[in-house]
Amino acid sequence: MTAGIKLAAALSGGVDSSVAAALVRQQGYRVLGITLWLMRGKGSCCSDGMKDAARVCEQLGIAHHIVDVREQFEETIVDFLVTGYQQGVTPLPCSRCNKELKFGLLLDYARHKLGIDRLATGHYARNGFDPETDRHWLARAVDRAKDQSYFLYDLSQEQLASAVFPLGELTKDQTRAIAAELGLSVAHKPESMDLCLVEAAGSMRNFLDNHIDTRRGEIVDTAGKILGEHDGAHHYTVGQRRGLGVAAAQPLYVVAIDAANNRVVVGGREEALTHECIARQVNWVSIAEPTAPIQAMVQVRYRAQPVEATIIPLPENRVRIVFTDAPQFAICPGQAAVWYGGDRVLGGGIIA
Ligand SMILES: Nc1ncnc2c1ncn2[C@@H]1O[C@H](COP(=O)(O)OP(=O)(O)OP(=O)(O)O)[C@@H](O)[C@H]1O
Repeated sequence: MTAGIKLAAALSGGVDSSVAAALVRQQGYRVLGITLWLMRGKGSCCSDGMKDAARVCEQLGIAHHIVDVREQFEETIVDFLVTGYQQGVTPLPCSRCNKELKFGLLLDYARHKLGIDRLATGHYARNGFDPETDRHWLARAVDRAKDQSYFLYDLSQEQLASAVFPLGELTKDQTRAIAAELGLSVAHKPESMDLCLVEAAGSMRNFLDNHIDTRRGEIVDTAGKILGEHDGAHHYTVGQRRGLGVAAAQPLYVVAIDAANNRVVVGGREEALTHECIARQVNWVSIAEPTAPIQAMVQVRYRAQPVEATIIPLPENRVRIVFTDAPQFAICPGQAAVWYGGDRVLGGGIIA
């Protein structure tokens, strides 16, 4: 089935994508490696990453291409992240990077420059085609601790049709064992712990401070009473408890960022609870947009526990999500809500 089919492997220089490339090669695809040059710096995806990726390609005996997308990364990811924080939301850059850069620019490059339209990545997720629904589906990886389906919810049907996820059935331990067995130079490379651009800057705070002028402002309660002063609203995220510097009888959490007034709004835990929210820019994945409400398990952050909800389709590509089991704590505008039926990603959107 796969013999002779040309495929590009997206290589970051990390162990996951290296093993993914090795596996598709074993499966009989004609593989070449592509690395996106995203930014300067020491992050695993940049200069070191490019060298490591080149070395792995040499070991696997496949060609390696580097595509310089630094400008597009700046426009599509860095500006998006900075603008989001300036507007008081917490954006989700990884999902955008998957859609616009990896399954966008990289896949376009493979298609138009190299005549290849399959793309393998080291994401932990599974996909396939269901003739009954006539749709490409996306599902959680077998290794729940590594599952990255949340970050892939925004892929179009066409992008999913091109995607190959060789690690979907493996655990991370099995991936490492394969890397060691094959003697890949990156077998013992440590895991990246954070967003690539945050690693490059040292911390999210440093990254944001490099791009956003710090303006002091007020910390207020939900009734508008001034409780203290903050050192830049972009340093705060909804749900945050530590580092508020406000003395109070009960624990206080950030419940909203009021960017227009440069205020951080804090409240008790119950004030950070939400019974429902709206998601916009919705992408339906494993099922077509339903005409009536559906029940699903929703995840409102990457590491959040999925919870029961009713998803009510609305006009203009939006849905209302009603949490049917219990209200949710610290729903963060800008993050994705992704709803599942069993292991399958039914759809997702950006929390408004
Ligand atoms: N700079 C890049 N160029 C090409 N592909 C990339 C790049 N960065 C990431 N990818 C692809 O996206 C996948 C997921 O990226 P992520 O940053 O989550 O990496 P990861 O899970 O740490 O994997 P790895 O161990 O391969 O770095 C990678 O496995 C790889 O296929």
